[in-house]
Amino acid sequence: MTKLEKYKGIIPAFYACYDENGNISGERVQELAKFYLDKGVKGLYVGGSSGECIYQNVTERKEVLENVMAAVGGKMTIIAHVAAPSTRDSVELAKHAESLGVDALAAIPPIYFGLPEFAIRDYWTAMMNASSLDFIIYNIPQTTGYALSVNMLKEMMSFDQVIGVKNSSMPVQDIYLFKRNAGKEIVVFNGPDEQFVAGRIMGADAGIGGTYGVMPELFLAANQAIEDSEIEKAQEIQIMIDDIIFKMLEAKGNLYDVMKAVLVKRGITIGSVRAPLPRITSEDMSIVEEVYGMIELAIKKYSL
Ligand SMILES: CC(=O)N[C@@H]([C@@H](O)[C@H](O)[C@H](O)CO)[C@@H](O)CC(=O)C(=O)O
Repeated sequence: MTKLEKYKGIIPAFYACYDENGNISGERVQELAKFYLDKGVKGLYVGGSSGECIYQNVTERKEVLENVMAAVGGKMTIIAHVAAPSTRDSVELAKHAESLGVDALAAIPPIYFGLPEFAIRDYWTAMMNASSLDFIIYNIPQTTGYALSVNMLKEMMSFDQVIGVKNSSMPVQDIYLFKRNAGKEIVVFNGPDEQFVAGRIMGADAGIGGTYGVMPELFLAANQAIEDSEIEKAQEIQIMIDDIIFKMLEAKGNLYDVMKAVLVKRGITIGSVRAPLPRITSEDMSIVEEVYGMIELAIKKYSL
C-alpha cells in the first residue's frame, strides 16, 4: 500500500455543527463524525466550505477538529482545512491540527485581496513549514477568485509535503491537467459532486464533497461501481445524485441548511447555518421532504 492509499475513496466535507444558540456543539460534531464512520467512508474533510470555516474564529475551528479527533481520530483519514484570512491564523491552525494527529492539511489560496502567485505560494508554504504533515492544495476558483495554474502546480509539487489537489474547478479536464503536470504521483480529489463519476473517469483518485454528507451511501455506491468498471451503474447513480442536488438547489435557503434539515430526517441534528448564509424558509420544507424521499428511494433501489 502506498502512502497515498489512505486518501483514496469517499471523503465527506464535514458540516458545521451548532447548538440551538448557534454556538459550536462538540457533542453534535462527535455524533456526526460517528455517523460517517458507521457509513464506511474513507475519511473526513474538516473545516472547509461545508464546515463554514469562513464564518468561524480560530478557537471555534480548533474546537471542531478536537471533537472530530476525539470521536473518530485514528479510525479514518482526517484532512484538516486550515486556511484562514491571515497567514498567522492559518499557521496556528496548522500547528494545532498536527498536534491532534490529523493525516493532512489542506488550504485554499488567500481570500479577498487578489494576490500574486508568489504571495499565494508563501501563504501555503508557511502552513507547510509549520508542520510535517502532508499538504493538499485546494483549488476552488469560483469562491476564491484564483485558479491554480500549471506553473504554480509545478512549483508547489517540488515540495515533498504536497501530495495532491482538491479540485473544485468545473472543467473536468483540469483533473487530468494536474495529474499530467504534477511530475510525481499525486492524489486528485474531485470537488464538484455533480460530476463525481466524470471526475473519477478522468483520473480523480477520490472525492471530497459537500453533498456526500447527506447521502454518503450513494457516493460510496458510485465509487464502488467505478472500481468495479460498472460504468452504466455509476452513471445511473450519478444522475440520481444530480437530481437530488438540483432539487436541493431549488430552495431559497442555503444548500447547507437544506442538507442539515434532511439530516434531521435521517436522525442527525446539527443545528442551522450561520449568518449571512440564509436559512431555509417554511416553503423550503416541501423540498426537504422530497429530497429525503429521493435519498431513501435510491438507497432502497441499490440495497445500500
Ligand atoms: C463550490 C462548492 O461549494 N463546492 C463543493 C461541492 O461539494 C458542492 O457543494 C457540490 O458540488 C454542490 O454544488 C465542494 O467542492 C466544497 C467542499 O468540499 C468543501 O470545502 O466543503
